[in-house]
Amino acid sequence: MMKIGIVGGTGYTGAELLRLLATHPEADVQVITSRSENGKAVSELYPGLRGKMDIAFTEPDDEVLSRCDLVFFATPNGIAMQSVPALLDKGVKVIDLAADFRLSNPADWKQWYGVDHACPELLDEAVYGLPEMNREAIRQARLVANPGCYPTATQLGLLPLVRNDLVEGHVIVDAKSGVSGAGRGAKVASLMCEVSESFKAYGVAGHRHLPEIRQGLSRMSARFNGELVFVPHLTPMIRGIHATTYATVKDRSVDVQGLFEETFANEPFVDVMPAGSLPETRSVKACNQCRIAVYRPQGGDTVVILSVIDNLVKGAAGQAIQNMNIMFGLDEKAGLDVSAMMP
Ligand SMILES: NC(=O)C1=CN([C@@H]2O[C@H](COP(=O)(O)OP(=O)(O)OC[C@H]3O[C@@H](n4cnc5c(N)ncnc54)[C@H](OP(=O)(O)O)[C@@H]3O)[C@@H](O)[C@H]2O)C=CC1
Ligand SMILES: CC(=O)N[C@@H](CCC(=O)OP(=O)(O)O)C(=O)O
Repeated sequence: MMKIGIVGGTGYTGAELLRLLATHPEADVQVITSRSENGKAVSELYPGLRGKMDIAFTEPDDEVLSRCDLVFFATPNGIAMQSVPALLDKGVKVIDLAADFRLSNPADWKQWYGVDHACPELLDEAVYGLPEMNREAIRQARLVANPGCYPTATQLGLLPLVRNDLVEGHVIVDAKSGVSGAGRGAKVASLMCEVSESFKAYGVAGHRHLPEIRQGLSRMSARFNGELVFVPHLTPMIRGIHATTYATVKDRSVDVQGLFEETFANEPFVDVMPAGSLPETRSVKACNQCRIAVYRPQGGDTVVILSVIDNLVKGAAGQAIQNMNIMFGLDEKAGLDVSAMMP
């Protein structure tokens, strides 16, 4: 069994890691940290895990964490980078669910996250944890930067077109997220009275996922140089992301449905739906799937891609476990072979 540590066990992504790891055949969660719930049994905070997770929250302590094989950071941005160099030195592998190691240019990190990076020397080594793009590098990695939720849905939707240099001009991403995307620590802005029966855009002038998506697209193809417009929206639902992406194709004769099906044919967690489908966020609720439908309305040169994920699963904890499985040579689906909840 692998010894697992989780820093940040009281947030939504930490809770989701616990839920999924509780039934993972190879993972033994030995350390779970929380400063606010230090000493409390996990099963007391999460009765759903009674009988399945028999440990208590402890204060974060790098010395204790260094006895693990793998540590997940499910903490706010800027926390993991304080501990990662010491953990790597002790031979511990790390998956960071936050953004600390996602952008390879430290100047981009400073611009979008507002502080200097604590260990810029590790940015080149960190592997961006989108398995559909980087599976072989993840296999060799000791440090994986788990992608953001919007970037996961967006990049998977664009991968077949960008990798094949089929996109011309700018790309528009119109994305909507459930409220859990803001984390459990979010205050007034995510209260039911503030979000229910309402719908709004945010981050229109520039959201921190913009440079992450742009970096990902340029890695799919060095020739991609189109302008990227990314507008996130907050929707009154708990989980889920729905990204609607518009791109212009250079060649109208391309069979986009066939191209998407072929690209993801062997991917366990990407489902290209039959032509004419309308993927719903509830079709991925609590599971690690990304479901995609692709259209070329009226046979024109605009391709419309609809991609849905659960922000807490394929957008965070599920993808992190998928990366863990790859890093440790396990069955990629271990602990993740669950279907969506209905309704
Ligand atoms: N929510 C989502 O859909 C997604 C989130 N992410 C990223 O995952 C990370 C976690 O998100 P989420 O679970 O929503 O966040 P939450 O705000 O819900 O939880 C944060 C967790 O981190 C702990 N924490 C906070 N500050 C520190 C600190 N200084 N040292 C150690 N632990 C700390 C908190 O516990 P305590 O204060 O008790 O120690 C808590 O358990 C974030 O970086 C987020 O951006 C990524 C993709 C999607
Ligand atoms: C609805 C909502 O607020 N979503 C979050 C993004 C989710 C997330 O946590 O992404 P990172 O891991 O990159 O921080 C936001 O827009 O800030």
